[in-house]
Amino acid sequence: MRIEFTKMHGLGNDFIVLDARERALPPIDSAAATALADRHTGIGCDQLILLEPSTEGDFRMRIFNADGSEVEACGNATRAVGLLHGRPARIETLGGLLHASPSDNGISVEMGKPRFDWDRIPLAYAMDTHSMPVGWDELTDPIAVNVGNPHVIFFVADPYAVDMDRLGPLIETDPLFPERINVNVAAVTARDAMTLRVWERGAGLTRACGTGACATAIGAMKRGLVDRRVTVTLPGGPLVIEWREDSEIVMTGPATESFRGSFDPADYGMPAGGTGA
Ligand SMILES: N[C@H](CCC[C@H](N)C(=O)O)C(=O)O
Repeated sequence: MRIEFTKMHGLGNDFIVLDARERALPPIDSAAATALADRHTGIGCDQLILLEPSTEGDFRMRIFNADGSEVEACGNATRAVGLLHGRPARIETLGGLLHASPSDNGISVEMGKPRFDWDRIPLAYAMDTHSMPVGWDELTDPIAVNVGNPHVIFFVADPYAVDMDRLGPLIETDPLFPERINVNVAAVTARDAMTLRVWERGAGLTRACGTGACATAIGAMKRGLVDRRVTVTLPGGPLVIEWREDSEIVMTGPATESFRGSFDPADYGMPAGGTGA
């Protein structure tokens, strides 16, 4: 039995979407996710997205990073599955129930409310997450925000001058972050504009990170650097982030279906039959 997939991306953050809402799939585990994500042997993606039936919402979205880790949130993928659904959707995730809906500028997603307490990021010990007394070389004085998944944000003059290939993994795996961390380096260019690069937990440097854009925008708003609606421009393009008065984060941006295909699960170490994991 071959398994069908849809290749999608959000500003170049690319995904393989497997749809088990109507028909069970063989168990998807971290090994299968890693094999499918491998750009050398597989179809290649940053995250594997698995859609399943849900009792809480219209469907459940599970997110596996390229290293196989299953995580709580993925902003770009949430817009992608919102596009696939074609109408407003209530999406159950490990990070909470999200609402995605088509809008004039792509797909808008209510990403939930940010969390700032050290044990909600989480950090390994108590610390002021608003201005953290820690640093890695030129990256100092970060702010930490959880938007369903954990992010640390550094404000710098030029994000493209930062050696993310060296500092990204160093910070991602620092013992200060017991669940690891997504690493954001951003520059504020106006009261309503920022540029951002993200080293993603479990995926590395990506062309865009929706939750990174949300966390970075909120961090800048908390520090009074930008207004409550800001355009965050990543290497793959812009996202508009608004922090509503009710504390809900709203992210709006494009989502794209690239192509559809199928693969033989045996090629990826997956059993042929069985039900979803
Ligand atoms: N690497 C992230 C998950 C994917 C986030 C990113 N692709 C997005 O669009 O939000 C994590 O481990 O929390």
